Amino acid sequence: MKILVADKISAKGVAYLREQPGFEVVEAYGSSPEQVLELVKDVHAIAVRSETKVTREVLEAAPELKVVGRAGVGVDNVDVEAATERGVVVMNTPSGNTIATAELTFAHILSGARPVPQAAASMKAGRWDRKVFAGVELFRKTLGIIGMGRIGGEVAKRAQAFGMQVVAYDPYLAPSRAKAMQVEAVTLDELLEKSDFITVHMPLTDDTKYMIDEAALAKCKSGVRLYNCARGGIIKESALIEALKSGQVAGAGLDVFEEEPLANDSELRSLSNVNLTPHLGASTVEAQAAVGVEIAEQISDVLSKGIIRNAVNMPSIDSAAIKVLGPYLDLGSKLGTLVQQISPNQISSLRITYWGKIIDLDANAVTRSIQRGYLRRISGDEVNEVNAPYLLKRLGVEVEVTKSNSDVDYTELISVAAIDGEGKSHSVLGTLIGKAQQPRIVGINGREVEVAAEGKLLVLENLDQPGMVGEVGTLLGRTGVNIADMSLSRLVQGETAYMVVRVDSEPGDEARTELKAHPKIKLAKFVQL
Ligand SMILES: NC(=O)C1=CN([C@@H]2O[C@H](COP(=O)(O)OP(=O)(O)OC[C@H]3O[C@@H](n4cnc5c(N)ncnc54)[C@H](O)[C@@H]3O)[C@@H](O)[C@H]2O)C=CC1
Ligand SMILES: O=C(O)CCC(=O)C(=O)O
Repeated sequence: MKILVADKISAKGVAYLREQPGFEVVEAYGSSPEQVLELVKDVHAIAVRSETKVTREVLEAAPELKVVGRAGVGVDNVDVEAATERGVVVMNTPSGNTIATAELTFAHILSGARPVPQAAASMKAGRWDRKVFAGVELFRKTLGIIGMGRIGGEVAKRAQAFGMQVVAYDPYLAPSRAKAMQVEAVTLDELLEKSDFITVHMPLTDDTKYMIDEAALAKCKSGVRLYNCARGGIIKESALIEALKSGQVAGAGLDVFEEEPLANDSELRSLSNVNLTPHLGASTVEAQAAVGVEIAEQISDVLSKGIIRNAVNMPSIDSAAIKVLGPYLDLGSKLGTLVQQISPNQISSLRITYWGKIIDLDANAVTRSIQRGYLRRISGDEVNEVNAPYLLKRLGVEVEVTKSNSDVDYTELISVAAIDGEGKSHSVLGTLIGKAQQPRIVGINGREVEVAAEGKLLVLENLDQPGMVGEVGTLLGRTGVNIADMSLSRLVQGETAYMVVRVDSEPGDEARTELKAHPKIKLAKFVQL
């Protein structure tokens, strides 16, 4: 078995791989994309940090490849979708560099409060400037943490030790975890308005990209200090540069950038009130030893024993079982994604009920698939069937599973209900239809509907009055959205009805605003399966 160590991981990790019988290890750091294409042609595993990009092209050039091991958290340098398509396991080491990154964040927070880097540079330049380098204290200031996962949680503890008030915005943070961490859970706007210092700790996803833009910065206190040791692009660099120049942001600390390496001529390099580090969050002796050894062990376990840990793209079931379970896993994942999109962000439990043949199969794998589907839009590429139960538990979400023998109208039926903090249930029902076992949604919030579980859906709850279908159709048509399929349902004539509309394209801002403002429409949710 040939393993390419494409980025520098710890010597202990490389040594571990070399010691395994039958393993041949090639170390090649700093290779160009063309060299990588050549190097991977006969390898079974690739170990990377963040420098080497494992693109679709690289994966296609590696017919023997079984596993890509990322010594770190973010797998944004790996084309996970392409790897999944090719059956390549992508795994990471989720917690080995948590402390290192939390500590670097704190180094940035302190350097933003007290201009140590600037004062040190001035001393080295032969000066003795005592007046220009005054700072501010952290004591009794408010730190806003956006993203209260592993790293956010460790940053909170350190801030509390400095006597800071900590407020947190994380739409998926359960009130119980906020309480245990002694942080005040607030909305994003409240956090922006209250905080003297703000730090972000979540993956870059469609939801988090440019979360801190011009509008968000305008809501902050004048003189706020901002930090990003998570992923470039969460804070919009062009907006930050303008705010640093105007003084709206007094100081910033960045470890990650929209483009890495940061361009030589980036304006960020010339601003005196921003401290930059070249993606050093995980660069401590301890973190690198931990993630290097962890990834080496994980790669070895996959190649020698078929044991998969911390995979971000593979269910931990064998290929024979996958064949039978495939349609159920697909249905489960879609129901999970759907229920998450029609429920409030904070829920206390997921109630899953199975009826029919699935009871005799491995419902556990389907449960994991539902959990993964639920987390898909929350945890991005890092969630899979293996880590989904753990991630949900960390969010404080209980999962209850019931297998029922009672009679139902379908051969197979799966119900997934998200229960919110007030005990209100938001539920979806799904089944498999025909020989091809196509996934189908047959119920939403207690209403019978009938729509293929795929693509883009508009879920509407409207007053049951004449002309509603026409109004919605006209509105969508006027804004260029074509309807592919539609299902209508109501319980009592004249009260409220459900409309599930499958559309060919995502409704734009105009259509969404009009639907939300429509006096006869109580709920309008666009969901993507
Ligand atoms: N600078 C560096 O060298 C390093 C950077 N990182 C990056 O730091 C980030 C955080 O890592 P961990 O704490 O380990 O991840 P985590 O998965 O433990 O925490 C992420 C948190 O973000 C929250 N979140 C998701 N969407 C959100 C949204 N729209 N708004 C607010 N919160 C949201 C999740 O609920 C979760 O609590 C990752 O992007 C990771 O890649 C991690 C290690 C080193
Ligand atoms: O390997 C590194 O130095 C980067 C670490 C990182 O960004 C991560 O683990 O997400």
